[in-house]
Amino acid sequence: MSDDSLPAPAPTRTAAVIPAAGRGVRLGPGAPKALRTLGGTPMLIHAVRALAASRAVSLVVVVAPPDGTAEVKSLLDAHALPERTDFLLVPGGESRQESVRLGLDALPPGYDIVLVHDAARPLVPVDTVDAVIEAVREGAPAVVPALPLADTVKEVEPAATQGEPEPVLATPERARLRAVQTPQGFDRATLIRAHETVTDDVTDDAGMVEQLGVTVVVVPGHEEAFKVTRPLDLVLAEAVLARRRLNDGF
Ligand SMILES: Nc1ccn([C@@H]2O[C@H](COP(=O)(O)OP(=O)(O)OP(=O)(O)O)[C@@H](O)[C@H]2O)c(=O)n1
Ligand SMILES: C[C@](O)(CO)[C@H](O)COP(=O)(O)O
Repeated sequence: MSDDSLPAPAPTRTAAVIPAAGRGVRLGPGAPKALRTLGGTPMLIHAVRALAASRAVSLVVVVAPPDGTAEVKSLLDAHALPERTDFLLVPGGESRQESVRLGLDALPPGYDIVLVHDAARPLVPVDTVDAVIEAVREGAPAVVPALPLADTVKEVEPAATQGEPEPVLATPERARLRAVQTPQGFDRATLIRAHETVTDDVTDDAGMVEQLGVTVVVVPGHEEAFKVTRPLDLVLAEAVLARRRLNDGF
């Protein structure tokens, strides 16, 4: 039988799960972090637009704060989003890991590649999203975008009381360290197996896949894919957004 007579392989379809159900304790009091605004628009909407900007992403599953699903639905309805992308909304859980699992449970069949992206990384460029998808398409079961570290890192013996001096145990070789970002990309079956297998609470999906003994690979991340975690991150995010708007002329 010639190759021409074989049925064409089914096209790979990519879905993105966006966990957005965290409170944002480190950011300080206020609305759930994903609903706080950046340049007047909720962080979650920025994150959804960033993922949907990839032409490869055909479904976005938003995992909302359990007491905020109605509000998130109104936000998704009220903001312009690409028409070629489908959206699903599910209530989240107590931990990031549980929220991701609830998002995975809602995934319909037919999506072989799954991205997991923090709503708290609203400014990730589409090129980073596409680079992660491309690496999974090329055969890596788990892909993380990451950056080299700017600072020297020390391993310490954590102090029993906050503020006490901490003895340094080691100085890891910085050239071998990377700071991990999202979206992380997975072969769907591998990610589901990780969530079914790993029982300890891990905030990093790639770390769960590592526990299966599956190789995770790193592709270059982007400085603007940083996570809004503490108040200063919000100041930086506003500045990055303002610069983008200036460059785009609106
Ligand atoms: N129960 C949870 C906890 C976190 N997340 C999501 O996981 C992402 C990364 O988490 P992080 O930045 O640590 O957010 P929070 O847990 O909200 O932050 P904090 O630890 O400061 O409360 C965020 O988009 C957050 O909304 C989630 O969906 N469900
Ligand atoms: C998944 C993650 O964004 C990778 O950097 C991170 O692990 C999220 O949670 P954390 O609580 O800030 O570690």
